[in-house]
Amino acid sequence: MINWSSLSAADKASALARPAMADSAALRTTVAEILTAVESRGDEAVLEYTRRFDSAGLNTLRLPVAQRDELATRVSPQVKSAIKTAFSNIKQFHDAQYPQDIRLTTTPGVVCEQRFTALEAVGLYIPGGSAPLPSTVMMLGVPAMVAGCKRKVLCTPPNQAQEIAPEIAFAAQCCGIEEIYLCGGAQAIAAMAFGTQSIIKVDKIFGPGNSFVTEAKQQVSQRADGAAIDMPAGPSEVLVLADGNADAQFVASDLLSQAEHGPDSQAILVTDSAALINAVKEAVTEQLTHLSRNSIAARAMENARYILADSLSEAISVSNDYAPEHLIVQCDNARELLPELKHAGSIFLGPWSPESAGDYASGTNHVLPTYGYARNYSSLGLLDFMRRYTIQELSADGMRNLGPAIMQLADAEGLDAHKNAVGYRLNKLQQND
Ligand SMILES: NC(=O)c1ccc[n+]([C@@H]2O[C@H](COP(=O)([O-])OP(=O)(O)OC[C@H]3O[C@@H](n4cnc5c(N)ncnc54)[C@H](O)[C@@H]3O)[C@@H](O)[C@H]2O)c1
Ligand SMILES: N[C@H](CO)Cc1c[nH]c[nH+]1
Ligand SMILES: [Zn+2]
Repeated sequence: MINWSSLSAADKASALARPAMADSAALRTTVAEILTAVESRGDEAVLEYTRRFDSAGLNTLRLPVAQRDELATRVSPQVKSAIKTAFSNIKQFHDAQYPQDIRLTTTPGVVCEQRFTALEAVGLYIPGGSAPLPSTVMMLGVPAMVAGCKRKVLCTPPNQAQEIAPEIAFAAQCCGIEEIYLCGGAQAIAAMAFGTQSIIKVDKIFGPGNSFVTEAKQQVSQRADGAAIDMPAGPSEVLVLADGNADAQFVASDLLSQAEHGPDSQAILVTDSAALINAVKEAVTEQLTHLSRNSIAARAMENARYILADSLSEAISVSNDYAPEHLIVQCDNARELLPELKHAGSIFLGPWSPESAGDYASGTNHVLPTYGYARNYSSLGLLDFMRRYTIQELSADGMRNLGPAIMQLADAEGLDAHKNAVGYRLNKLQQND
């Protein structure tokens, strides 16, 4: 248990530090080598890396639509029904985000417009190393579908049978994703960013992944001939903000549900109740024994923090400093605290809102900024799959009304050609008047 008010500023910073990233210099080099290989040798390099890391016997990258559909038939009716429930909620929430165009007359005769258009080709990365994630297919596929993106390219690592999980195939079918490639890691990101013989380059790449995927996304986004990316994201994290009335079993299960993602996941409890911390620790120990991925979760819980604050407002400021990907608020008056909760990717209010709800089926998107980026990045939404652009149209009256101000400004900046572009028009209007 960490007694927050007794810590120095330096100790507070180290208590909230994220788990160390993999050796970043080595990681950068490994990923750069993979990107270069894919750029120069295309499919051949993608296949080579995929055979090495994921599926030894693979000899073709494309998963035909007929095979997607055959795999989808293997999903049980119960799981299909759950995927459909989640799909419907995620679609409703993203449909509601559809933006309104704007058309405004700023000065008589001067019309300004803002319009939205779907990105044409999007790359959807679905992690597959440690667990196949059909939920992530929906979190990326549904907004791409609602936005109206023409090409939806899905890349995911194949298993040893040179296939993907049937649940991923079914979720892809629900989202109308027909271009599926059997590759993962940095090689899949490179293929989508630069293009290969069989994978045509995309405009923007979305999705979570391990450190190789994340580093590859960063590198391709920094190149003019690469692709845009959704957001920088790292290992998953959760912070539970609780008061003394929180249910210790609920809190423990929320911490563990994030911990089971990977040994580098981070789980933090901040509360003003020492009794709750003790009860949660006991519940974590007990619940861990029943988890199928208990060794992964146990390793992540070695980095867990149990922070005791002097008051709820101190607890809130700890959460704001940390800027968690997920913030679960298990306090009596959870909703009333909202105005004070400044930085979080997604907020879960009250005892009946576990992170699992947002991870799978409530409708919100589970692709969220980690590593403190919740301070300056948003959770994934429909607008990330669109581009906004503006239009303007001046009538002759608009030119008469606004022209003199434009000429003054061009004069002030010493840009004669700009001034002339207005001056010639005003002269012509004067001749015609
Ligand atoms: N932030 C979010 O929204 C969110 C959502 C879901 C999952 N996640 C995270 O995504 C991650 C998924 O990771 P994963 O590993 O299970 O799957 P993954 O698909 O991201 O990575 C698997 C790939 O890693 C590559 N790889 C493995 N070892 C390598 C090596 N030594 N050198 C080069 N490449 C190598 C391989 O190409 C393999 O295909 C987890 O950390 C999870 O927490 C985050
Ligand atoms: N918690 C993950 C995002 O950090 C999303 C996820 C997928 N499946 C289960 N959970
Ligand atoms: Zn999760």
